[in-house]
Amino acid sequence: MKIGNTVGLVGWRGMVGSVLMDRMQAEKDFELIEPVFFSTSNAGGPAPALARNEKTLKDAHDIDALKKCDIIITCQGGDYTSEVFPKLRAAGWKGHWIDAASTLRMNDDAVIVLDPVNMPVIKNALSKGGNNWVGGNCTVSCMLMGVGALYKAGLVEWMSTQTYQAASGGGAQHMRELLTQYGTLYAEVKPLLDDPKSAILEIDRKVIGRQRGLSQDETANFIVPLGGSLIPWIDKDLGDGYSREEWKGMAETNKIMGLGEGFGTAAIPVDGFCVRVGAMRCHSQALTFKLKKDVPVADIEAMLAADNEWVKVVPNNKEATLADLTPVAVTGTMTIPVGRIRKLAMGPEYVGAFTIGDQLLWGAAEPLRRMLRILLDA
Ligand SMILES: NC(=O)C1=CN([C@@H]2O[C@H](COP(=O)(O)OP(=O)(O)OC[C@H]3O[C@@H](n4cnc5c(N)ncnc54)[C@H](OP(=O)(O)O)[C@@H]3O)[C@@H](O)[C@H]2O)C=CC1
Ligand SMILES: N[C@@H](CC(=O)OP(=O)(O)O)C(=O)O
Repeated sequence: MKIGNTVGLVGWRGMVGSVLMDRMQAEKDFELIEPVFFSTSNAGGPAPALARNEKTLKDAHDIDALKKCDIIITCQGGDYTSEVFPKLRAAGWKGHWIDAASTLRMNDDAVIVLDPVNMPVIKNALSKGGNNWVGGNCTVSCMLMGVGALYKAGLVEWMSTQTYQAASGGGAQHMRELLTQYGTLYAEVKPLLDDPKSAILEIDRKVIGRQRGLSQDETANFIVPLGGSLIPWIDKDLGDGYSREEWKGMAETNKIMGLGEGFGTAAIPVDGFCVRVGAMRCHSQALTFKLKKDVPVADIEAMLAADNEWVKVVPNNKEATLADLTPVAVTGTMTIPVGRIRKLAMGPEYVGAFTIGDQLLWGAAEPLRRMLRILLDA
């Protein structure tokens, strides 16, 4: 039976939601749906200009109003999902729930959606009546958009990933805090920078003094300074030496690929460290693969390049790397560059690569709107 096109939109004015709205407009998704805009803070207020027939914001906690939707897309966050989703299902709602938050991701009845990588997993769940669709962790989604081909080909024995994650992963306030910290540090040494004869170690001493002296207000979001520094811990402390972000690497990669216990197969080990750096909205990753056999670099490059229309293999030289393999080059684009591809000194099965993705696009909004299209086309 065709799925209806009344689509509830929750969290549309947040950072992820705004990127989603932009992409939905760019891809003309609104021409295919009857949107109903919800709010947790302004029910009864005017819906955005994108609204068609329903011009008033509905209360995002009103289960009866939500129940009228065939599909709900939420970028409102995990607390909202935890509160509303169980009530909605308990009230008998059978519609499709598409969610950016991690809350439901590892539930048996939820699929982590990244269709260029796992369309068979999505189609299989859809054919069995699946109706819970959750976007993956941004780092994992961007990584698999780049190198998913190696997993699809069954070539990966294990993978180690070292991440360089942008401030945006924490949310809008984190991005603001990073920039404010940079500004504060600059202001601290501007007179010295303006004087070409000033001593660099004096500048350095003043910067570290200011960083260490940042107030609680100035580090409210990251807890410690990020501007001019880095933080090798993202998300919760699981108490076993892992950060939750690191745990997601293996758990989500395998679930997306349809591998591991839940699918009756052995999971592929994925492990490494997740690090917050002072980038704005692109997550970068240095990857080490142990492949199951020796595959020539040219074959690996060809396999990656042919996998999907967004991946772009960057030649492993300095000029191409500086031009195409930086967060600044990638921000705001759908391109997923994969570069620095070469064999490693450990042996012919060991391959290194470096990949980058805009964590608000492929890392958050894009898999959700593509899932909406899959449902509308079903
Ligand atoms: N940040 C990220 O990189 C990623 C986030 N996610 C998920 O998406 C969720 C939402 O993240 P994110 O978009 O960063 O959250 P935001 O804080 O930007 O937005 C969440 C909600 O906050 C409310 N809000 C309050 N004040 C404002 C304001 N000044 N401007 C805009 N919205 C405001 C809005 O709800 P209302 O309109 O109802 O008032 C909005 O929908 C996360 O909790 C997470 O679960 C997933 C992947 C990546
Ligand atoms: N944890 C990610 C952002 C995020 O929202 O991840 P998740 O969707 O897995 O909670 C980061 O900080 O970069």
